[in-house]
Amino acid sequence: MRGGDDGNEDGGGTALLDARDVHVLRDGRALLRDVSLTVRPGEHWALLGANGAGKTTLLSLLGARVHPTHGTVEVLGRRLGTVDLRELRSLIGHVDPRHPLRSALRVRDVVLTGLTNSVEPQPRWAPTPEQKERAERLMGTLGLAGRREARWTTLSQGERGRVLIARALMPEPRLLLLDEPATGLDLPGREQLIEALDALREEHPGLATVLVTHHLEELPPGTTHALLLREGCELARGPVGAVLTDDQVGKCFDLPLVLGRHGGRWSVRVARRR
Ligand SMILES: Nc1ncnc2c1ncn2[C@@H]1O[C@H](COP(=O)(O)OP(=O)(O)OP(=O)(O)O)[C@@H](O)[C@H]1O
Repeated sequence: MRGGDDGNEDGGGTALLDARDVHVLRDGRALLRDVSLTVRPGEHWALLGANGAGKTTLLSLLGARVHPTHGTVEVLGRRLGTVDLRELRSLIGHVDPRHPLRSALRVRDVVLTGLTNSVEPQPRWAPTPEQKERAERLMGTLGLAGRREARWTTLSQGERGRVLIARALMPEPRLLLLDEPATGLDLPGREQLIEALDALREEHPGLATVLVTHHLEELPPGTTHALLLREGCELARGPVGAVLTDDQVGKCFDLPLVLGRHGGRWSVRVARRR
């Protein structure tokens, strides 16, 4: 599916992200080929594909971490290659599960480092009362109110993930990128994360998100659009109802699949061979 034919490109609202005909080549190999994606305020995209399909590579482009080899990427109206990537990055919430914090900071202080865009608190920097209040609100939305004084080193993986989402949201980004946020979570951890993401979407209706995952079960009910990647190419892109079909998701993972949807959540199983 190409730009303009998915019912998304000409919709209302200014695009927060606009990637067109993007290719990424590394060591002579195409990691992405001819991929396009437009994300508007209030849209919540799922980026799905098997291991090695190119999901993280695409998220790195959208997060202004790398340049495309061919094609164009506009983030918040600014084209990669013509502006300082660091400045652009500060406008995007990028939740990286490999956050390199090693010290025993308290949850509330980790959340506040989102404002200085640093791993550790900056010396001589102090938050304003409004910033502290925002941190409290976000911790509440993400189910961390009771853990605000807990130390980073003692947190469960699920708690860490939710702290990093609150941290990424501190500078009030219009765009939040999430790379496999449910990886390694147990069932309660995954469900808390999904609930928190949906609460976030309701509280911030203008926020757009792009979430990378292998698993349809991890998609929050508020997911509006999906892009399926296979071997660096896009298989389908558009509203979830049109994209998440047995046939298309089956091609994406190279398996005969049967999808289900209950209470807004997706399930998937391999179709029985006759
Ligand atoms: N810097 C690089 N140089 C060469 N190849 C790379 C580089 N980064 C990633 N790759 C390769 O590009 C392909 C796509 O990688 P990417 O991490 O984007 O996939 P993915 O869909 O996120 O995979 P996974 O689900 O396993 O995380 C993989 O085959 C990977 O080995």
